[in-house]
Amino acid sequence: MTKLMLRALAGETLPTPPIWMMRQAGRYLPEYRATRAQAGDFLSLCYAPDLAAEVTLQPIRRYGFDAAILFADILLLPQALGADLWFVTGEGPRLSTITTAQQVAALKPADAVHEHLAPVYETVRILSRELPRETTLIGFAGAPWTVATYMVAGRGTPDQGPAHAMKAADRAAFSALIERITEATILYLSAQIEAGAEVVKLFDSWAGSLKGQDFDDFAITPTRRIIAALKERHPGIPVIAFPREAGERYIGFARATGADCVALDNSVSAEWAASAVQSDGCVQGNLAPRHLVTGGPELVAEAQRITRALRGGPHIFNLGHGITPDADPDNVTAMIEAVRSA
Ligand SMILES: Cc1c2[nH]c(c1CCC(=O)O)Cc1[nH]c(c(CCC(=O)O)c1C)Cc1[nH]c(c(CCC(=O)O)c1C)Cc1[nH]c(c(C)c1CCC(=O)O)C2
Repeated sequence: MTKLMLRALAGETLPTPPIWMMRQAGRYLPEYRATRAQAGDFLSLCYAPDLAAEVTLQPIRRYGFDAAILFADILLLPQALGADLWFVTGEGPRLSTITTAQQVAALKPADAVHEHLAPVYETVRILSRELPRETTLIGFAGAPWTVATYMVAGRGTPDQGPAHAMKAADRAAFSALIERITEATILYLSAQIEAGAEVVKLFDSWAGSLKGQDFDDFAITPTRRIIAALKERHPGIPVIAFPREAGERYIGFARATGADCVALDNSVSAEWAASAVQSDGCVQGNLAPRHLVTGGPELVAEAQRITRALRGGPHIFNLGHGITPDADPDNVTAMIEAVRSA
């Protein structure tokens, strides 16, 4: 029997949607915090295949989600391209910055990333052996625009100002950076698929700050190129695209990029998406993560409203963004029960 997650991605309308959560392996789980302490720090955890596989499996054991997402980070790819990367506790990622054409040219070639990322492929191989047979394994990467925003600024930024500034100052150099990330992402995701990933997801967390032609050039075009290359190499591999906060630009995004599923953030309503986005195929989403902190009847009502709104077409139940460290693990159980009894 085909896995529930793969059936939804193939466009099937199901009585109960498959369920998983962005950042389901994370700090809200005591068992994650214990394994992370064992690894020493976050990056060491990402590069220790047995421990990364262990934290990927933890939410599957606890909740029986329909999908497991590889434990890694979108910023491992810039590191593989030669950027320095470290995490500052309580603040987030830091990278060496890239702002000039010369610095873009000095990055490693795309095909050099495999050596650095080999432990990630090993995590995928372990998972494809150890996951329950009904659980789908998702591989992932950042979409080029979002990865570029971190590489240019050297950190997360509220408005992606440094990337916009480089794009305005030297569009050719910025495009070359996007190009290098695009090529490397094709190779990275392709290797994840060869190691056993059954679906891949592209996280474009900052797509919402691209407007007009920039959205076409830097959100749609690189995503379309990556998807076309992956489908040529691995016919039938399903791809989920997450152009977070794309708003009206969610309309037609699947058709424009070739994505099999579009992940919705929680700034759009499920009712709107049912007619505007789901008419093109599978959608994923979109409970606001704060409900897993606050819980109670509002959590149940929201989870059921979303499930019912998207019941008329292919749907994967998920959050609109990652679960936060202050979430209560018991609220996740309540969410799953609410979706399955909607
Ligand atoms: C922008 C981005 C990053 N990483 C990611 C994105 C795109 C999605 C999004 O918008 O959140 C994607 C990501 N990061 C992580 C995963 C693993 C799989 C999963 O979803 O469970 C995935 C898919 C682990 C992680 N990545 C990170 C953690 C927390 C690290 C820790 O344990 O201290 C985890 C579990 C760290 C991280 N990694 C990143 C930031 C900005 C931070 C710091 C913020 C934070 O601490 O939450 C970059």
